[in-house]
Amino acid sequence: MLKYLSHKKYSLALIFAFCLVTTLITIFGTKLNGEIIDKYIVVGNMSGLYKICLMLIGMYIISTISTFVQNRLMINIAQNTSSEIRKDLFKSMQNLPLKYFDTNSSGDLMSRLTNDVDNINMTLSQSITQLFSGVINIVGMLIAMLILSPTLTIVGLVTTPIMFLTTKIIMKNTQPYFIKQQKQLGKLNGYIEEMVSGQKATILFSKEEHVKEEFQKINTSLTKSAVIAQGLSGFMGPVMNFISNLTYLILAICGGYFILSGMDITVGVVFTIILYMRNFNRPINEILNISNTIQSALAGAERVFELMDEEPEKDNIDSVNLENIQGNVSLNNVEFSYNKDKKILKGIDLKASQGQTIAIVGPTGSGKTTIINLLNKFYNIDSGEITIDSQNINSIKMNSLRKSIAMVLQDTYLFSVSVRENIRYGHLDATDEEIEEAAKLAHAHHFIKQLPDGYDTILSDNGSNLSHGQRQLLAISRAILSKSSILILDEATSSIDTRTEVAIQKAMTNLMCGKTTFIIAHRLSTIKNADMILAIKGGEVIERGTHEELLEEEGFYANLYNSQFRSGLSI
Ligand SMILES: Nc1ncnc2c1ncn2[C@@H]1O[C@H](COP(=O)(O)OP(=O)(O)OP(=O)(O)O)[C@@H](O)[C@H]1O
Repeated sequence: MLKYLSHKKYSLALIFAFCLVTTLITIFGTKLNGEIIDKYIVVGNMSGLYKICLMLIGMYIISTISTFVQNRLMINIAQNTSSEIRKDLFKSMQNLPLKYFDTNSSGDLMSRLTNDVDNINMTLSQSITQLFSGVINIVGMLIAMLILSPTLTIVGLVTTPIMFLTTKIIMKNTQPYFIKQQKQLGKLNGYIEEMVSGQKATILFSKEEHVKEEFQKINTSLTKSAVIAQGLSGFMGPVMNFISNLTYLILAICGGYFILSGMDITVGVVFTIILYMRNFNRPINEILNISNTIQSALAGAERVFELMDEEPEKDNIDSVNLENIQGNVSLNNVEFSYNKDKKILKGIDLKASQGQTIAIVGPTGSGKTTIINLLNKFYNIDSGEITIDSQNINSIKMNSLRKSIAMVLQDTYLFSVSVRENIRYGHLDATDEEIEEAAKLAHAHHFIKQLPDGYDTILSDNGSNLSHGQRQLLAISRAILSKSSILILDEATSSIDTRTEVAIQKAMTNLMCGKTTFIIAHRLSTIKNADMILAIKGGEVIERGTHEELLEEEGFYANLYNSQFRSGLSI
């Protein structure tokens, strides 16, 4: 936080200077208030009284302007700082390895970016000026009181340690609840995010009541910790007020006693000391009060910086950019596990030469998608080696590696921008002509033209205003545009009507032309022509060969093929 604030050191110095002006005016103004009694009201000097009142009005106007400027500067600092934190946080999020998203809910991440940063912002804008002016006021008032009457000052300070002690006790008890409150808020956001994206499933399985109950559980838990945290901290204000009022009473009683017992103290001095004491206690109360806000912000800041400190996905120092990739891919004895306790891939060997088509088949959960994830270096392998054009992928820059691989997944992600911009995701520098050319090759041009605004039609969230097949054709257009030399097709032709499937098949043929292609398909008809088929089971290659070779083997693949043939599935 200090690093962020250090960028604003000149503005902070200016705020400090304005705080000083306001405080000096308060000290001097308070002194004048006391003098009004002793030198003007008691003596009956009315013309002097008018003059001094005018002077006070002038001072109060300057003080108001100075406070306004302080606040204005502080708002700028707070807004800019939180904007910088948001920027850095978003940047860190973009560089996080995929593994992080596997284990953290997206709602919680969003909560860190919004609620937690907002909390920091609010605290900065409210607390820093208060802290500055508070400290200056406390020191200033103390000096002014000591000069005016050391005896009364000591009397007034008797209650100060009680204030600190009470605050310490309250703070110690509230802090855990503030941390819990921020955590629960993140959890609630995570749940909302998950339920909004899974709304269809909720309705389909009539789980609305269950979802409401679950939500209410987290909501109640959040409310509980918030009520305790804020309830305890709300206790602080009245307690502090009580102690302050007690102080004024003690001062009035002792002051009166000192005057009556003939000490060199006037009514004006007692009055001024009480005013000074108010201005001394007020900032102490404020600082102690904002310590709650600061606590809540610190709890948020901890979550923000925890995310920022996450190890980003980094290129190795010696990694290079791959130019003109041919697309020769090989996996040598690759072992991999997502979690240490469960090996997912066991000694996978695979060789794909430029332009070849490799099909991967296997039962669900056998590790097909995992192999694809490793080619993209979404995860690091435990042992073995993956090479592209004989270069270990660990020594290829991530950007360069991923640019050379295009993917058409069953679940295509589309952004809520125009169709054109969605296709452009494949190659950001592509011209409009190149985009249309790619869409034509992908057999998507025809349906795009029929959309209300053609290529400029804005898609709703994740392309929900398009059919599944249309979304896939857009994904193929993207992949064609990317001009990558390696292609990954993940079950790309399932759950689509026959006409769309024919269009998609044609688009795929165009897409695959000259590229090294990896296909994961459950429908074996799509891979009959593959140069090599790998059958995977339990993370191991159990069979490999062409369609004909594997049928002859009469093993796992032949069984799978024949069972699909018998059930009439897409053969
Ligand atoms: N992010 C992850 N974290 C931990 N385990 C995972 C993760 N992704 C997949 N797994 C596990 O790895 C194994 C292989 O999963 P994978 O997705 O590669 O299977 P698949 O062969 O592609 O299955 P399907 O045909 O159903 O898509 C499964 O047991 C799965 O539970």
